[in-house]
Amino acid sequence: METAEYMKQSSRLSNYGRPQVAILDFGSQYSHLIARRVRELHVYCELYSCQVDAKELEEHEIIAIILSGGPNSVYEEGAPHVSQGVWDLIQKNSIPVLGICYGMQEMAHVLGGAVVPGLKHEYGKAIARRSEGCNSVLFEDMPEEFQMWMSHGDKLSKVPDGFKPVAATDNSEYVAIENLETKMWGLQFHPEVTHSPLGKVVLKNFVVGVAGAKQDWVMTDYAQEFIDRVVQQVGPKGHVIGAVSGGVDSTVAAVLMTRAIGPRFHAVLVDNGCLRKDEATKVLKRMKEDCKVNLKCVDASDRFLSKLKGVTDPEQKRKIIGTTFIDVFQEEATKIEEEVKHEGGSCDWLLQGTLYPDVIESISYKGPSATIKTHHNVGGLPATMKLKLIEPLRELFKDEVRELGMALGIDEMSVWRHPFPGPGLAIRILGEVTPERVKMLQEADDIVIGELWKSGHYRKIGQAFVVLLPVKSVGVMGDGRTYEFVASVRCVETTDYMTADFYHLPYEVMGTMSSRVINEVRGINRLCYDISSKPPSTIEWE
Ligand SMILES: Nc1ncnc2c1ncn2[C@@H]1O[C@H](COP(=O)(O)OP(=O)(O)OP(=O)(O)O)[C@@H](O)[C@H]1O
Ligand SMILES: O=c1[nH]c(=O)c2[nH+]cn([C@@H]3O[C@H](COP(=O)(O)O)[C@@H](O)[C@H]3O)c2[nH]1
Ligand SMILES: NC(=O)CC[C@H](N)C(=O)O
Ligand SMILES: [Mg+2]
Repeated sequence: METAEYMKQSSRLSNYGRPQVAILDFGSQYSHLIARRVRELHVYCELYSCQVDAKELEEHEIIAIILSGGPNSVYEEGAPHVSQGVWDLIQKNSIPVLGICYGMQEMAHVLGGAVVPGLKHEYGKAIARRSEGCNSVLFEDMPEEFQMWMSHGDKLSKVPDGFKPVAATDNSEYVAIENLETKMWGLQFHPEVTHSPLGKVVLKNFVVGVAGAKQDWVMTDYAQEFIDRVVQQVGPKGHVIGAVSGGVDSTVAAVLMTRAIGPRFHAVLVDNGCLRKDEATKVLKRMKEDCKVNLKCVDASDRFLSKLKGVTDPEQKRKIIGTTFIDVFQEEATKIEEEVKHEGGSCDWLLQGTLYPDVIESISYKGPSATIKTHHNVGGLPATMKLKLIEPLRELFKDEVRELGMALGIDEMSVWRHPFPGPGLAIRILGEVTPERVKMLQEADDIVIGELWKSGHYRKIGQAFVVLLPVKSVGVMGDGRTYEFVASVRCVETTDYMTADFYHLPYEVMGTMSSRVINEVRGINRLCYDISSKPPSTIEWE
């Protein structure tokens, strides 16, 4: 599905009547972090494409705008720019603006300053010095010198009229600029990253100090706003089908939906033949007993596995799985419709537990960022899909969803489960997916996860799994030669799944895993441990 179509289809949680900070995304890797930092201040904010229409912004009470960084250079042909309509809106409503890196360069470019390629690129830590006698509101409660994190190659060579520099580094004269009259500020550094220790203070000074935001937004507001809105959106006779895997995201989404429309919500777990060992049975039980969600399991394993036959390309696997998932949901929705037709009911909506990282990595969402892999529930959706999407968590990160899950009183087992991707073991079996390989991987995965629980490491790890490689190696068992598959264990530490490092699992635990997998799983005779971080690798292998 094309980005524009997905955006039209997917209904996100949008605040109604609540003042908000709008972040216009130029495709920086850190745009989401700006959003998080603002939410951590208990201020509501939303991300928009940098090319958002003024009309869309006008539907909300925008109290401040932040322009993110981005990979382009403002002076290049084809570089993204804020529309004239938005600049007019800013002027008309006197909205305070903060430009960060590319965002500041964009302000300078448009408002009569100049941006040029710098002779020296600055990546990493830098010491910013406030200009002499500077008492900029942005730097209130800040020392004269402070460490900030930089990532840029271009720089301002001239500030626009009406602006004055308020901080510099040894390399850049214009590291922070200010125009009090038009309420505009620009920063060459990134206050949103943790390597800018006082960045939070700068953002607070802008959002609370300058824009006057009230710090009264909390995560549970998300829940109530969603419930109120969805009741209206779906109407009194509408039914919703839910894609529910039992993972934390879809569990939280399903609990919200159940609270909103009760029995008109129909949760469906699809067994795609690539689930973990006994997964479907365990999830059905947990959802019914602990979460009070009415869940049905549809066994479509033969259908998925036959479509995956002979397919080895990771992106193709993801797309096949995405499309087949939707076919199944579409068929189930038709069945529901048949049942509720007599009372004037219909089933036009599909609930998914999509998160922000699924979206950002799949398609160029709010800004011009690169596609890393097609998440089955976003870029893998077919263009012919008739169901409209409801995705309450689309603006959130995993740790925020967990916070929301805890606030909703969902049990700890569901909230702290490691994520399991929708395409499941299909993207952990490199090369062709066959029923025999699925079985082999299910057994190995069960042993490894079991050992992590036993040794007390499960909760300290962000995600753990086994990957089956399409490579065979020679071994010796008993007195005979074996020639069997190689598998690799992957355990990562991460909070938001956007970056990750390999987990330092003690050798003894690795040793137990290795001897159990090799002895107990027929077909695997070698086990490795993956020591890559993300970036430059990703968490899943495909
Ligand atoms: N087997 C499945 N049956 C039904 N829906 C699924 C299945 N697998 C994934 N989905 C849908 O795809 C969405 C994205 O999957 P994803 O794995 O990212 O989230 P999750 O399963 O809810 O949580 P987690 O990331 O913790 O596993 C889910 O929220 C759910 O809506
Ligand atoms: O539901 C999902 N559908 C997908 O297509 C998909 N691909 C990756 N993931 C999960 O996303 C997180 C980041 O994974 P990567 O570092 O491999 O991109 C990790 O938690 C992955 O398990 C997916 N989840
Ligand atoms: N991080 C950024 O926003 C970089 C902006 C621009 N591409 C530069 O190199 O200066
Ligand atoms: Mg999952």
